[in-house]
Amino acid sequence: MTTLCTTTGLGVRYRHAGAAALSGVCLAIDAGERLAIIGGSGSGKSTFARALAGLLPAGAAVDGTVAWPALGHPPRPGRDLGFVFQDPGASLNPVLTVGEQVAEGAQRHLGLDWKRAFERAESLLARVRLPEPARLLRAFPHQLSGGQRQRVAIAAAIAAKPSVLIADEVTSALDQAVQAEIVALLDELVREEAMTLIFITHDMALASGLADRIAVFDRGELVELGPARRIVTAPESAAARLLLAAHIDLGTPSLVTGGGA
Ligand SMILES: Nc1ncnc2c1ncn2[C@@H]1O[C@H](COP(=O)(O)OP(=O)(O)OP(=O)(O)O)[C@@H](O)[C@H]1O
Repeated sequence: MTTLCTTTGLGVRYRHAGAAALSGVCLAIDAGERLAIIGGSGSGKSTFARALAGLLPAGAAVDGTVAWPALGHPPRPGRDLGFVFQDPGASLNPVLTVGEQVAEGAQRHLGLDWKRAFERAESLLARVRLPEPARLLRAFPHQLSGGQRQRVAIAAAIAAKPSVLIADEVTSALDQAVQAEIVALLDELVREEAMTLIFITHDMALASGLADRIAVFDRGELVELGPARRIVTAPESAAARLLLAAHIDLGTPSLVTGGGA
């Protein structure tokens, strides 16, 4: 198994913040794996993802190291690494058409001319299972539902064929049926495009259905790491037990359905 990314003693402190948002995180991510980053609100999940991607805000102080041995250089956002956020309304530009936003990554990073980039955008919209992709190229984000906008954001994130996809709470703003569709889409895309998936969530059910391994964060620290099935059936940390109990309280369906482990 090739190591894609390694963090050693990774810590982050935001400017003007009291406590560190992240401290001492040592984690190796394998190329091609699906890793869920799970934890309660404020546990440092997004900070970890942003630190991996080199997308921390200016003024954040970083300790430790992030290395990408398989790439040999820091990942170029949009090219080596695609990022999808919780709120597609925020990640999509309201005044650009869907086609322009999806084509942009292909044009910029793959060196396609605009005609070819739009052809690629159309095929990507079909790829993320949006109906009538040719018509959709000319639509604006506000003309789409939340689930459709998230599909567009995923298409834009993978437009330049990145080898890593970071999905940060991508289903949190969607209702449960749409959540399941988006998870199924990510599952299919990472399998077929052989991408590494880093899936951030506070939902143990979503994590266990999709991931090979789960990393549990609590108050800025990595408190547990292991195969998804083991974490769900025999959690060792109090944080994992709490997240599991939250799931059981909600009475939602079976936790271990997919995942590789
Ligand atoms: N730009 C920022 N400036 C200052 N503090 C921040 C900033 N972003 C995050 N924090 C703080 O860092 C800590 C970790 O936040 P982070 O967003 O990484 O957690 P999270 O686990 O992703 O939470 P959530 O699930 O609520 O999104 C929190 O205490 C948060 O308030």
